[in-house]
Amino acid sequence: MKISLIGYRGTGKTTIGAKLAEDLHLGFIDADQLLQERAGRKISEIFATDGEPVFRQLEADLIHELANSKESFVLSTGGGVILRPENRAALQSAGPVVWLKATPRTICTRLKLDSATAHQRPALLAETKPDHTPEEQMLYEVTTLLARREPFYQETASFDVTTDERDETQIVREILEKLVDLKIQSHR
Ligand SMILES: Nc1ncnc2c1ncn2[C@@H]1O[C@H](COP(=O)(O)OP(=O)(O)O)[C@@H](O)[C@H]1O
Ligand SMILES: O=C(O)C1=C[C@@H](OP(=O)(O)O)[C@@H](O)[C@H](O)C1
Ligand SMILES: [Mg+2]
Repeated sequence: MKISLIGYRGTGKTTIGAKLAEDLHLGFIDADQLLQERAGRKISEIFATDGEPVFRQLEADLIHELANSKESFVLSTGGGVILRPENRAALQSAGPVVWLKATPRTICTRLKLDSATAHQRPALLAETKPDHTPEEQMLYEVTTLLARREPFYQETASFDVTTDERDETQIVREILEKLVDLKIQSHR
């Protein structure tokens, strides 16, 4: 069984996944980190050199492999994993799927503070607004993509957890409570 974390960039999938795994005494895999290790390149380099479709194929192959492995672990995914129907199905078949939510403002604040952002996280929208400041452009990208992706997160998730103005401990506690509820419901 895998417990997968999905959600937009900066909602805390990598951070919360590691803590959740620790609390549950389970292994932890961050799909993006494993993909980068195997490729020997940062995701931003893969995007820049080969383009997004090549990254999405590497991502889909890895999700397929991980979802079908026999091990139990917590799996943090990349924000765009829900774009492909085969990824959504693979994650659902592997176990509970937790959707971490945050508002566009929270996401932008976190990404601005995150040192990994500049090196690792490629810009995802080709469309740029010439009259926008970098901050406005980022908020525009996050708001636009979040609206587009929300139905897919919703469709894939077993439940969601809001992360705005909450620390790791509170978020992990709510995930654990909801996992228990899910188990109780499945036994009814
Ligand atoms: N609940 C939280 N409150 C404040 N900052 C957070 C929280 N969760 C994550 N962060 C910070 O936000 C940034 C992005 O987190 P990360 O776990 O990499 O998100 P994701 O994997 O979803 O992109 C990191 O700098 C992280 O420390
Ligand atoms: O939202 C996306 O499409 C992406 C999110 C990133 O992962 P995080 O959500 O961990 O930042 C990473 O997979 C890649 O840059 C694409
Ligand atoms: Mg991550």
